[in-house]
Amino acid sequence: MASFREFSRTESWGSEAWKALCKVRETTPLVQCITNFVSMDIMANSLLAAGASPAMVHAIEEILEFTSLSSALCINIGTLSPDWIFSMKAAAIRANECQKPWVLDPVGVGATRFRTEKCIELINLKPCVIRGNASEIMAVVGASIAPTKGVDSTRSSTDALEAAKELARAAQTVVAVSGAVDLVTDGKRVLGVSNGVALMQRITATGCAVTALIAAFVSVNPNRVLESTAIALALFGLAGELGAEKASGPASLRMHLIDALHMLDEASVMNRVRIAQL
Ligand SMILES: Nc1ncnc2c1ncn2[C@@H]1O[C@H](COP(=O)(O)OP(=O)(O)OP(=O)(O)O)[C@@H](O)[C@H]1O
Ligand SMILES: Cc1ncsc1CCO
Ligand SMILES: [Mg+2]
Repeated sequence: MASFREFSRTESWGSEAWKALCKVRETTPLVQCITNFVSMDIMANSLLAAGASPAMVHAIEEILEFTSLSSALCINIGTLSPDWIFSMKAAAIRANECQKPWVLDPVGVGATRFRTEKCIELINLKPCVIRGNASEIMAVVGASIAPTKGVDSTRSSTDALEAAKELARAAQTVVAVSGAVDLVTDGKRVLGVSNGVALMQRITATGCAVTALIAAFVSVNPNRVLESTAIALALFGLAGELGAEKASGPASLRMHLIDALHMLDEASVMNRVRIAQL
């Protein structure tokens, strides 16, 4: 893998990230989330803290109207059940018809046949971004030699880079693998994001929350899907770093991370966003 030489040259990424955050704050994109029961609270609060507007809407009767109104859609299969699949697919199709970006979080894919099958069916509906942990991304492409045990990763993001590229090319989408260094690829280019703290893995659904932020950031810059995905990961990671300065464990980190996301200012974004083209 290429070196992380550009991590020190943060200026242009910092300024693009700050502009993107200002755009989210100014335009408050409405992000429809069809997500798991565990993540609903942290996802909605993370979207609000970043300046977006969350709505957890999943009844099939509401999809046609609501997805048309939304700026972006986030679909997460964490607590999958057969009746929700209809809503997920209908919303994905509606988002495509309305040219709204939709992103997929393949939580726990590979753990059971049902989950894997439904996840592949959703990928066939063309999400513009798929964000998962390393085990999940490897399971999607069937490349896993250490199958997904549950919702947490057993692999590092760098283990999953080749799988991520393969998936990005096959599904013609952007794939993000979260981890110590988040990797974002469209199958050709690879961006690395080195913001974040390891303790974020000890708070449930931080990955789910950042996937929803990706939806918000892509919606305000739809022609820069790869870059917007990296920026959302960097800002969430930076909020984790700032929050960790005040936290004493996972529960207080959750609170301080959300506060830090709300308080992000130009100086910290300009100086501390760490994105590099690898
Ligand atoms: N070792 C690490 N160091 C720094 N940041 C990390 C590390 N591991 C994960 N993160 C960050 O934590 C967040 C969640 O990533 P993670 O890979 O844990 O997602 P996930 O497994 O899908 O989580 P969940 O399913 O609980 O939502 C991301 O913003 C990621 O960048
Ligand atoms: C713990 C858990 N179980 C299903 S979804 C979820 C949230 C983290 O992915
Ligand atoms: Mg996850």
